[in-house]
Amino acid sequence: MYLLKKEMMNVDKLNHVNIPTNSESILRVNNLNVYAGEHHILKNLNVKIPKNKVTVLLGPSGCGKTTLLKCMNRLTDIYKELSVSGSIHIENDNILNTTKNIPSIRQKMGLLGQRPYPLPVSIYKNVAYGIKLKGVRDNKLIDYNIEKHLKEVGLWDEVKDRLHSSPQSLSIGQQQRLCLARGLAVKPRIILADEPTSALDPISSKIIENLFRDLKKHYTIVLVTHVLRQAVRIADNVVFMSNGEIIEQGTPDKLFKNPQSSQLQEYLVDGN
Ligand SMILES: Nc1ncnc2c1ncn2[C@@H]1O[C@H](COP(=O)(O)OP(=O)(O)OP(=O)(O)O)[C@@H](O)[C@H]1O
Repeated sequence: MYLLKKEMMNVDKLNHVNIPTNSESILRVNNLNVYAGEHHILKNLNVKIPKNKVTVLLGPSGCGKTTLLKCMNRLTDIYKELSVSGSIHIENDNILNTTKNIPSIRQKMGLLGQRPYPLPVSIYKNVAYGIKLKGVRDNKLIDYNIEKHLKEVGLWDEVKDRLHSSPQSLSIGQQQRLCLARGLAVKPRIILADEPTSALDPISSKIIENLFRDLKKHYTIVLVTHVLRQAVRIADNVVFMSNGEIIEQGTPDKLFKNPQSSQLQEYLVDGN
């Protein structure tokens, strides 16, 4: 028995979606290699991210989860010491192809970090920023979309009477949902979330998890987490990495109930 009994019951109870082998993938990573000098950080990764599902990247600290996420929206560009090769296709575009327009690639991916970074302007202007990035100028349309995206993240009722206040007046969990609303306003196809609940209390974390369950109807979610229980609760697809390699990938049922590799077996017992 690799997972705690309670967590195993969750895997059964949640009746995770079984991803058919021909399930449509929105993002395809092929032969991805990342080096920092001599250090081979990502070793020939091949991954398919299924559309409208939550894919969880799991693995011990330093195994390369964040680097993989950074490759997906070309944030690796800002680290001159990193060299990246291979391909990452979103639909038919290879996002590693340097002739592509980087801002438009990034707009397809909403990024949610470990801590919320609201802009130093009002709650209203934070979401308006995302909407204006899409070229919307009409004030009524901006108002409409602000309400829509704040409702999408379950924040509207909590902030509708203080839209022009600073986001600093919000709790960290609320700020994280505000940042998510700002990201959704850019109309991404994929949400890349790097341990988005690590700075949140358990209740705020559950709110984000529940949101992801709803949002996957319209978006594809790639989530890095260290919390095994969180992976059990929300993953439809799990990619387990160790030392820069993908060791196993598949449904939570397959990986958590019947891990094949010694690395995953150990990880499920130790949780790190
Ligand atoms: N810009 C960089 N320059 C040099 N080494 C880097 C760089 N970025 C990442 N690394 C190294 O690559 C490895 C993978 O790092 P990464 O942050 O992707 O791991 P991770 O699995 O996300 O870890 P954690 O779970 O602790 O956040 C680490 O050894 C890290 O030190």
